[in-house]
Amino acid sequence: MEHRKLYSITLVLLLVITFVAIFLQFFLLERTLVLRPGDTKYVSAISDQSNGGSSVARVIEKDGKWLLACHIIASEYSWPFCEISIGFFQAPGSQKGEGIDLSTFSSVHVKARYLNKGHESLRFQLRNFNPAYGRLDDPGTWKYVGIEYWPQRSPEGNDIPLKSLQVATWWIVEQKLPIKYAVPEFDNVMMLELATGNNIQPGEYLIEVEYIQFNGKYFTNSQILLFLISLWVSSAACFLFYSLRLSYKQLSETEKRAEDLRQLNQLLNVKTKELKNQAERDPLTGALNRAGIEKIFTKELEVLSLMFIDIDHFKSINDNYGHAVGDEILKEFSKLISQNCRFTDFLARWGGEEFLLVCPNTSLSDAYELAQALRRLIRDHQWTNNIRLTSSFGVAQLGDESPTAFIERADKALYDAKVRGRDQVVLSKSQT
Ligand SMILES: Nc1nc2c(ncn2[C@@H]2O[C@H](COP(=O)(O)OP(=O)(O)OP(=O)(O)O)[C@@H](O)[C@H]2O)c(=O)[nH]1
Repeated sequence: MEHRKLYSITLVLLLVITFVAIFLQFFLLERTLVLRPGDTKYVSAISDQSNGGSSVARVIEKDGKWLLACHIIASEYSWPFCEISIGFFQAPGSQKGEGIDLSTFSSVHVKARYLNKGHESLRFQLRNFNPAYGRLDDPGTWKYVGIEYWPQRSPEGNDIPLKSLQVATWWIVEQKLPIKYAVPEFDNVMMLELATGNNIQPGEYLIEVEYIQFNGKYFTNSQILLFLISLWVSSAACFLFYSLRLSYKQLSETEKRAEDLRQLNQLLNVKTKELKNQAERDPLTGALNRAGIEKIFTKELEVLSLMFIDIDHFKSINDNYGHAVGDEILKEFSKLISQNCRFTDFLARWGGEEFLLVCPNTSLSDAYELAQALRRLIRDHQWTNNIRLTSSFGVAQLGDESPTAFIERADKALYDAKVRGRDQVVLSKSQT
């Protein structure tokens, strides 16, 4: 898929997920936990007798409500109380110190009241167990997180925000806990307690509890935020990684294409050279052709000699041995001369069995010596089919003349060599 398209789709998807998550969190993912007679087990009545007091508490279910009958009796224990307790840790599967997680709830609605009194307070408290400082077998070490309130003021029940609950100071003092543990915790609530208030006076009390309802979300706002941040960050990381990989791939492809072009260019250069070479060379012998040799004369050379070389009676070789043998002789002839002159000399096939050897920086006498040497070499060479071969030379040195006139002069000398009986070197009179 195209990079930009993928980017756009990912962005749209992320935005959709973000909006959906926020919408669900604030409008739909509501969660409640209702504790009421009939549905809720492990309900019991507790009094200060467990702490050495004398008060008596008893709980019964009546008309779909809990009724806590409480007789507060003054005793040596300074803080007499009765309470209705709902245990979460007794539930099947919760035997290992596991209570319930109420941390995603934001408030609790408590519908409870005194039936026979009008001005007494109630204490709502949650008991959270944390193995970092508490002991499972000692409920006294389970954190007291609660609030005291006056139920009569709201006949329809009281909404208590969980953030208004506080850890009991006396409990922190008793446990001698580090400050970091002095904050409310609701992630492992072992018990819920609804108890008489701190200043309860001796007497008979009847407390009615209709229901206790926790309200909240399936997820906390922080969890949703963390989820969304993780989603965006991981998507950005994936996209970055993908982009880098793509760039690397494109770079490799570009480099490969550049390398291909370089090689193609090299090949073209070679081919161009080959073609240029072919244009300036005779295909049979490999010697320069006329176009190739003409370039030599464009260079500024002070001393330049040349010799016209012509195989004697070449026609008879063709006639006697055939054209193919004639070709072989021409190739061999060209090779023999090339191998026995200087590498700075230029050999050209002027036409037919006629060759031109251009010798830069060579005096007429040196050119003459060379011509004689080549003539003898040709005469003494072992040619194919034991053919006897001789050649004639016309040698000239460049004077104050045009290249055409210079070549014509050498040609004339060659003509003279032929006329004089062949197999010889004739010098052209110098042109000054
Ligand atoms: N095999 C072959 N023969 C060629 C080629 N080019 C020219 N010839 C032949 O070379 C011969 C040249 O003959 P002439 O010009 O009469 O000269 P010649 O026989 O060498 O006699 P002189 O030069 O007077 O000694 C002709 O028969 C051409 O056909 C070639 O490329 N291959």
